[in-house]
Amino acid sequence: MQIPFTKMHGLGNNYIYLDFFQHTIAEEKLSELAKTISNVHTGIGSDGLIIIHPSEVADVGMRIFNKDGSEGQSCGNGLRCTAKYAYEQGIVAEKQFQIETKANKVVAEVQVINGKVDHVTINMGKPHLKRELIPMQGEPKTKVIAERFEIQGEVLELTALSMGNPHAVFIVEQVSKKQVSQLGPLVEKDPRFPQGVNVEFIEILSPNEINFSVWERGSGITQACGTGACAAVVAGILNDRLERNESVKVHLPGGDLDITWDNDGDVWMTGGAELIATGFYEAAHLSKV
Ligand SMILES: N[C@@H](CCC[C@H](N)C(=O)O)C(=O)O
Repeated sequence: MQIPFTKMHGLGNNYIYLDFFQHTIAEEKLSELAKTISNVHTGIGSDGLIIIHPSEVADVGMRIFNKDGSEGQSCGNGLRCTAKYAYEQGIVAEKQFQIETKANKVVAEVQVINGKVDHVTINMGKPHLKRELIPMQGEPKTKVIAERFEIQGEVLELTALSMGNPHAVFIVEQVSKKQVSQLGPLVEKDPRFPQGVNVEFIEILSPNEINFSVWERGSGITQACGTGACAAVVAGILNDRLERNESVKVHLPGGDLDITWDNDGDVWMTGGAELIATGFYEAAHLSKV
């Protein structure tokens, strides 16, 4: 069987997208498919798999599977690409529409240039700050802001929150690749986070600008993480280092995002979405995992 796919990226955070409006795959195959298709040597190569599907509660639905086959609850870069796909394929007719994820329902608005979606703005909803909602071990109703976090002899300051998916944000003097690759996998699997965690290191450049690097739960180092950028800005504001209700420029390895945490509590994300390729994946590979 051949599976039609589209590969897209948001700031280098690249996924294989399957359009379930056209062609569906059995539920029990999805995790395995995510692993096989993401493999850079024997698959197409990607940070994971995203399913665009009909929704009963929104105009379109999106599910995200990481490279290791685990399912995440949301994906900021995936949402912008899903919005681009849904608009350009005529799944939606309006420029503003709703997308359902496992975490919540968000509102997307596409900016179109010459018939193609260039930028997408998404109201990502409200962050969850209580420990029980991240989830993270400890007193369930408390928040995790600038908390001492010791790992492998290193003492860091942790701010943790959920953007529908869990994030551990560390504000550091200088973001270093070594720190991300060494501490990222340890924090991701730390038992204090019972469902694992996405790990972000950020450097504050000004009240409206940060540098950002990420180790993603289930996928490792990626060029960008949209929910991570939202979490990073919320964390910076909670630590009184960034401005609330103003746009913060986030420099990610793959490019820039503009993030605002407004006074109503909603987090807004604006950034690009790009088509890479379309084609057919040979499903015979599935049995060779
Ligand atoms: N790259 C994404 C997040 C994908 C899911 C994440 N790894 C998780 O398991 O929560 C983004 O752009 O937000």
